[in-house]
Amino acid sequence: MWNLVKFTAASCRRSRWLSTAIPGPCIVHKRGADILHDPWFNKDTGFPLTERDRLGIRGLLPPRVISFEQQYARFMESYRSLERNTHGQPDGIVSLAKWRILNRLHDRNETLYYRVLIDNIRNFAPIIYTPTVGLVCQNYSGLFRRPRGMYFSAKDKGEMMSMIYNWPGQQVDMIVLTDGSRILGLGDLGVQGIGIPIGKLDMYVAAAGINPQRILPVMLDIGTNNEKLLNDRLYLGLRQPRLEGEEYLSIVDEFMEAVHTRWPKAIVQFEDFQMKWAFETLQRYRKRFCMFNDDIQGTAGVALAGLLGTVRAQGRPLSDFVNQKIVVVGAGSAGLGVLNMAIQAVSRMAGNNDSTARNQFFLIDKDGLITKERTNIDPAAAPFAKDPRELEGLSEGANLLEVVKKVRPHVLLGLSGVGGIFNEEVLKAMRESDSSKPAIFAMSNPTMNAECTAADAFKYAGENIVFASGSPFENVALGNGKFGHVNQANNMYLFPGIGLGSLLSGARYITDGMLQAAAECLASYMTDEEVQSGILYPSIDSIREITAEVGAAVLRSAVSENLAEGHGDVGPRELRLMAKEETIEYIKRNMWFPIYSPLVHEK
Ligand SMILES: NC(=O)C1=CN([C@@H]2O[C@H](COP(=O)(O)OP(=O)(O)OC[C@H]3O[C@@H](n4cnc5c(N)ncnc54)[C@H](O)[C@@H]3O)[C@@H](O)[C@H]2O)C=CC1
Ligand SMILES: CC(=O)C(=O)O
Ligand SMILES: [Mg+2]
Repeated sequence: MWNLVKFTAASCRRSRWLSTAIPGPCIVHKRGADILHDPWFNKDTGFPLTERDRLGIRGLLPPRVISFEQQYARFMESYRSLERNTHGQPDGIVSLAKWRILNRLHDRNETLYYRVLIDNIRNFAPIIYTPTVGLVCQNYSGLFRRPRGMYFSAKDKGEMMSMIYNWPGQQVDMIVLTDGSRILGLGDLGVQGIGIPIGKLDMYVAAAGINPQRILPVMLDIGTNNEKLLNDRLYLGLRQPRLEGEEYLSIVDEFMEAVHTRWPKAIVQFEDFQMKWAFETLQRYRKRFCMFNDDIQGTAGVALAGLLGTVRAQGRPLSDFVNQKIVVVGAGSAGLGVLNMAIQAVSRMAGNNDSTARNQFFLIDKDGLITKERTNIDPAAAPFAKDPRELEGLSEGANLLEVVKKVRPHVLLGLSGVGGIFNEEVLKAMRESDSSKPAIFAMSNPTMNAECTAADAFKYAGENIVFASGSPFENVALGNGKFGHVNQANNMYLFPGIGLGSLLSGARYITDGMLQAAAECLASYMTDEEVQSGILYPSIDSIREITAEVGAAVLRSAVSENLAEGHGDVGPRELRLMAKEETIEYIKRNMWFPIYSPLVHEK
């Protein structure tokens, strides 16, 4: 857990006010109730008397001053009491109630909100991130109280350059952008998908220490093809079908130009775009702006780290990765991203070309095994299609069970969005795997879309497996006091570090080399003992630690590729001269940490 022991008050204060200090007797330019209504400055009952006097809020609060620690304890007590009072109610109701109490705090007092989030990340990540964020998006129109982030719609064409200046923050470092077309495994949720950029950016603050004043969640509302939403009177987005083709791209182009005109160094993370636009926009912008696609690139790195971990878990050298047979279920943006990166890793290790490296991978989509005989094959999936002449006993469209039985894979990895598709028969077939420790990755989100539950995986595939899921599950009791470890294979282990490392290096754009460095850093983070007991990823409690390391790896890679232009007072030359440990220290020093800071200068 990260607490004050790791951040001195002085360093916290520095980072807290870096962008906001205004010279003069008061640090903040607002006065009176405006301060109480600004969640960034608000301290609720925590304002000391001098600040109440000098900021014109004396009398606007009850007289007693409550310390930050007391406020923290009071919030946690309310949270626990909510847990007690909702005990036994349906999961969805409990989760939404928890989300509401956190969201109310977020709306009111950001310092306290981010502090409870950071200190309790294990308990709160499942509320502000997957799985509950999915439910929040599904119910967004009903839950909507106050706007957060920015909304650019197809109706705003021609206006975006001026709209971007409506954002009140002076500086924006990190943007998460979605068009709502593929929200987790829940499909097209239109404007309601804004919950995802908000949740991802909360993870940026918690894990990477990005200053919350410098984040911007963005929804590009280009319509929706979700009939239910189109017919819903209370739907808050454009009630029109999605724009396509050049019309669509011209909206995204306009947004990207507007953002980078106002904040040339802002990093844009594309999130939860349907596959065709995910690939197209990545191709279109990756050499022009500092951007990446989290579902394609972040997920790939996390999956690759997990795949390398499974090799180590079998007690085999990493070089044995080239011999592992891997079945990927789901040929969308995430599945194809994983395949691309894993195949590049095999090529590098084996010193052969990509086409030889592809031999050990099998790709399945909704129509079964993808082979070269597939008509209307998606061009993005085509390079991974199997040659039927090289398949014994399997043909085009073979179903998942047939493939698992025939291939006896070392790893079964799901990114299909289809809950329960790794059913009892499929999991039992994994008992015949050629691996001494087969791995099952049910990576789809949210929980109900996971390809299988953790309990089913250990029950049917055997206790000897390595298991990972995209959304969290409890460890599984196996009897005799033993537990099956549940890993969370989620891109949250990488995207914060990719964003932070890119930001602090001042990288011109984000290269494959930087992403590979991030994945390698995560892959080598765990010890052999941990990996051999089935623990492939660090505990979420240490997500700031791992993010600092990943960020440093990304930064150093940007430096080595001559892409680092520096950040703030730290120029490219200083970055180049930093040793590895110094880079990690530099990253940590720049992480924002929530603590109340004085709003007036001492007289
Ligand atoms: N754990 C993590 O970090 C991440 C998880 N995901 C999850 O992965 C899932 C897929 O995401 P995308 O690839 O972007 O979606 P997508 O919509 O681009 O792709 C889905 C793929 O699954 C295939 N599919 C559908 N039904 C199937 C079936 N019955 N059997 C086999 N394949 C089937 C489709 O043909 C398609 O190829 C989502 O649930 C998402 O939440 C995505 C990114 C990161
Ligand atoms: C985790 C994530 O990015 C997804 O499920 O789409
Ligand atoms: Mg995503």
